[in-house]
Amino acid sequence: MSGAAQQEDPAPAIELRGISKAFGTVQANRGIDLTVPRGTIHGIIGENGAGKSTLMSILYGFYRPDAGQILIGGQPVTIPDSQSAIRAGIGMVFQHFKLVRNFTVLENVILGAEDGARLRPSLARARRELQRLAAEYELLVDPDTLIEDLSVGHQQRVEILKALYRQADILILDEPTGVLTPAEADHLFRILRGLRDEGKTIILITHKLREIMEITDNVSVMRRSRMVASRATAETSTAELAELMVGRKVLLRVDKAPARPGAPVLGVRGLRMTDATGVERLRGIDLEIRAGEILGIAGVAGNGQTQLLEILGGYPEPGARLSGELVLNGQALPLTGSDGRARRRAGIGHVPEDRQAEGLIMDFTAWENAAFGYHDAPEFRRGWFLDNAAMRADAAAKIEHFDVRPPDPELPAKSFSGGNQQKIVVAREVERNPDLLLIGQPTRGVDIGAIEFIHKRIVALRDAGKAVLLVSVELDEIMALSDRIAVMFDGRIMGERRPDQTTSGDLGSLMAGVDPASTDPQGAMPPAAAHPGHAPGAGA
Ligand SMILES: Nc1ncnc2c1ncn2[C@@H]1O[C@H](COP(=O)(O)OP(=O)(O)OP(=O)(O)O)[C@@H](O)[C@H]1O
Repeated sequence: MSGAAQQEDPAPAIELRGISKAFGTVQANRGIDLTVPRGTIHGIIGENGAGKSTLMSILYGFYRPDAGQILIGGQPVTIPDSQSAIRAGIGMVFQHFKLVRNFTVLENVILGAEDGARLRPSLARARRELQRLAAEYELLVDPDTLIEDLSVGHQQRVEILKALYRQADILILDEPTGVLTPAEADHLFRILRGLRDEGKTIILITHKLREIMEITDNVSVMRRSRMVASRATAETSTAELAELMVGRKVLLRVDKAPARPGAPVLGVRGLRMTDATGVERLRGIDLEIRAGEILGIAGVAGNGQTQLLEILGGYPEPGARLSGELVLNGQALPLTGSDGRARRRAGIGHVPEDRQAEGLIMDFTAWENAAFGYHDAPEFRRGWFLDNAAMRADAAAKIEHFDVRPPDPELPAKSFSGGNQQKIVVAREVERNPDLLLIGQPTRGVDIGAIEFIHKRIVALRDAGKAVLLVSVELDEIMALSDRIAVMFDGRIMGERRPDQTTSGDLGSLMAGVDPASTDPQGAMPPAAAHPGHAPGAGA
């Protein structure tokens, strides 16, 4: 902890007093007090829907609190909008970046920070300032690259640079490592420590207790809209934090017996896919998954996993060209011309990686979403008509089983917190006991209590003799759940490992396109131009 800055200026960087906020009947924040000393990294943790994002959105001027007071550096302030937050020295890095994809890095950094009339003359100065900041904070990015050509790790650097360019003294990061490789996350933490050590104040929202223990000075715990505890990180443990968050002891590992694989459920042979722009995304995938086993696909986001899941789920990208063969339970499965509903009828459940874009219709209610894709199931029909009452009852049962909060099937999907949206999608697909479950990033943004529950459900499905294809960028999750691990790199399977016969370092090498077991590691490297937007391992 950097106590020096604190002693010189005793006023905390941030002080929240009695902050409350309701959305309709949902009380998201209730009388929240929070003190964040200057020059510290402060973790905020809590279950899905506990109210963390709401609290930070209040601090960043997205929402007005119904009650309470905000003090910045000891001075009471009102923050009616994000421009005011920026003026108060607050910067925020969102989970979903707010960058303009077809603008360059430099354009994004100066956007909104400069008066349009003065833009031209100041461009050279802005570039120099950006380059100075990038060098000083090890956030190297080319100012003239388009955002859409950057890896997610580099896009995040641009978000941080944007905040620093606006002279933020307080930086809020909402689940910043969800999209990063382990090496990128380490790099981010080095940068955050550097910022802290020069007196900046950082608030980190995360579900990963390992990160809290590694990088924060203090941590505050939210539960059901209240702040229930604050601790100096050095004086607590992951077990205590988990219990404070969830209100009970949480198993922090997956308990499972060895797999007993049966007959092949899915066969993938020579699968190739070229997208509408002519880039080959899958370059000949061969896979087999048997009944009663979990095949984990590890890899840095953007190496073809998304395309593989989409094709298997029956939703290939528009304009994609496909070739190869799919076999499900001994029957040929058409590559195209079969949509998600047909796949579901054939016994394939699908939790897409991007729940908001593909898993849910955000304006529809939870009960409509909980039946999405299964409207033709016999239990949801009464003759020719849809049986809404049956769908509502089914959704209510799933919501209760998965502890979705608030437990109200009539709310639109968009009113649930990210983790609770994810639970709705997972409940819909897993509870149908599909022969093959395709599951992408199952616990992204999900709290530890719910991770424990979702992991148990995936293992139970396997133990019931079903096949699971798990795609995750979380190596811990892949290692804990998979019976076999295939690593994807640049549209190919780089190698396959058993979890008890590999290490995160070995998998990390494969994820970067290097096979430590091969005598010709360079032979596996792709042509550099193939994936300009997804430089694997970028940022390390
Ligand atoms: N715009 C909104 N309209 C209606 N309800 C909302 C809105 N934003 C949040 N809520 C509700 O407020 C509560 C707190 O949500 P919030 O997003 O702050 O939780 P969170 O702790 O950040 O959760 P997660 O870890 O899942 O992101 C939830 O019950 C959520 O459903």
